[in-house]
Amino acid sequence: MPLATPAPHIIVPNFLTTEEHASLLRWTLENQASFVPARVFTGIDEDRRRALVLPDIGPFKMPFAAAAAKQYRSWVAQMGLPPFDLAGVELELAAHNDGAHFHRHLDTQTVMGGDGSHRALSAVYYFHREPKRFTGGQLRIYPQGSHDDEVFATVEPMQNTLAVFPSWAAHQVMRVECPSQDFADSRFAVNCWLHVRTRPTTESPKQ
Ligand SMILES: O=C(O)CCC(=O)C(=O)O
Ligand SMILES: [Fe+2]
Repeated sequence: MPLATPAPHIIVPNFLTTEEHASLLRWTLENQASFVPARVFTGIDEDRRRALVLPDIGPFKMPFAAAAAKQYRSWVAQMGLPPFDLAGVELELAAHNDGAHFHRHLDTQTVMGGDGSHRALSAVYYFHREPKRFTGGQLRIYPQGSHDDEVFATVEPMQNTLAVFPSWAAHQVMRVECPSQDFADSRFAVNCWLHVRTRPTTESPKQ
């Protein structure tokens, strides 16, 4: 039997301009007080996921949603995945500080849209303050349908890069070490989930 290979994924370097990146970092640090503990489908469970999140990314919503809408067809093609029509973009800002991690999961499992759409692509934008004061926090992407932990691709959370993969791919965030425990030294990420429509937007006329 051929060895399983990790699910398709791509890395987009220099995703934001220097100015956009700097203003996102500044805005993130100014909004520290609004971050809340991350939840999984069962609620807060630090064995599965430990991170702080900010569900409303304020002034950055539009730039991220617009860039994703503009570029996603090319990402899909590069990964060799079937094309789809974008129904919307879900966004979240996450901060991983000392001890933070996210257990192996699928993004389709975490939330199914109640609006007739569901997550098709996951795109994670990494950023942090310089000098970098955390280690770890790699993203591991596993092969489709595999349950072992032996075969995976490793994505380093590199400054100003975007990692893109299908939301059905099993993945995991390795534990972060951040000795200062200072929020500003966290591994920051904007999670973008691109939704595909699963039912028509208009209801069929009632009989
Ligand atoms: O931060 C990452 O690398 C991935 C985060 C993730 O998997 C998620 O929030 O669903
Ligand atoms: Fe995820």
